[in-house]
Amino acid sequence: MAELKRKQYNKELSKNVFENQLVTRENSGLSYIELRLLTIESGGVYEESLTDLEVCAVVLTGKATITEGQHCFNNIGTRDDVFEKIPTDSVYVSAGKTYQVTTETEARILLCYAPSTLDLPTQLIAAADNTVEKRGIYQNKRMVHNIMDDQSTVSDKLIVVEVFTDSGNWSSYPPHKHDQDNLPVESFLEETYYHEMNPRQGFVFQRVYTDDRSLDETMAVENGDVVIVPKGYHPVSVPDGYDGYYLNIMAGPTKKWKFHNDPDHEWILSRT
Ligand SMILES: O=C(O)C[C@@H](O)[C@H](O)C(=O)CO
Repeated sequence: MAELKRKQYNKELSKNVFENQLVTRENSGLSYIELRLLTIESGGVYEESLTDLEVCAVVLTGKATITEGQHCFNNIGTRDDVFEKIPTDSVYVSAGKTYQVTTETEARILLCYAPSTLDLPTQLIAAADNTVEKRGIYQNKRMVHNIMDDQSTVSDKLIVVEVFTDSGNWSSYPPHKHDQDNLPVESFLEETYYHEMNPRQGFVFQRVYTDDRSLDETMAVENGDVVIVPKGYHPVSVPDGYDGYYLNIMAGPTKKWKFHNDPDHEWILSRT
């Protein structure tokens, strides 16, 4: 199995356009998800012709202009740091189209991809369209920004959410999985985590494991790391003194998030 944890790097793709992460079907063994993290400095232009992938371009920080055909979303993006904990703007472009991203100041863009054959409208997913959820009690509290949840009609296969986990809390917890294509009981969705920490030097732990423990990896995850979850349970714990952020991409044969909690730990949910 390919390495589940990926460190960020800085590779210049073209003038003022830098790639910091790249997960492809070829380099990950995944079938339904790809991602690319870009830092685009002032004046940089990133252009991509999509073949069999749909994309959701999330303006993580800074401001960017995203253009596809007649559509131009000018100077979008809402925050200088993800830890401002406010939703941001994103743009959806379906497979087969060509789009450009340009910036006037530095911006970081996470490109979230899934294979698709549908021709769907290019759309802005404005920050104000994100639904914000507070989940959990005790040390299991987290806040979720749904950019595109499984009810979204914008995408074909893509689900994209941001999760903020405050210092000393756990998220994606109690551990759950979604690796069986067996609806309505459970859905099969691959998942990726793009992580950041505040302050930057922090780390969180993420475990990815299956019932039979044929997969059981516990990773110390640092700022900018990506964790790939091809299957299994995937809880995250955030140490005291640091806040955690991650962006999840999920995709599979059916756009439905129907998860199954680890029965050993499900009791966590019945506390009052
Ligand atoms: O802790 C949460 O509620 C977020 C997770 O559910 C995360 O989005 C995930 O693991 C999805 O499968």
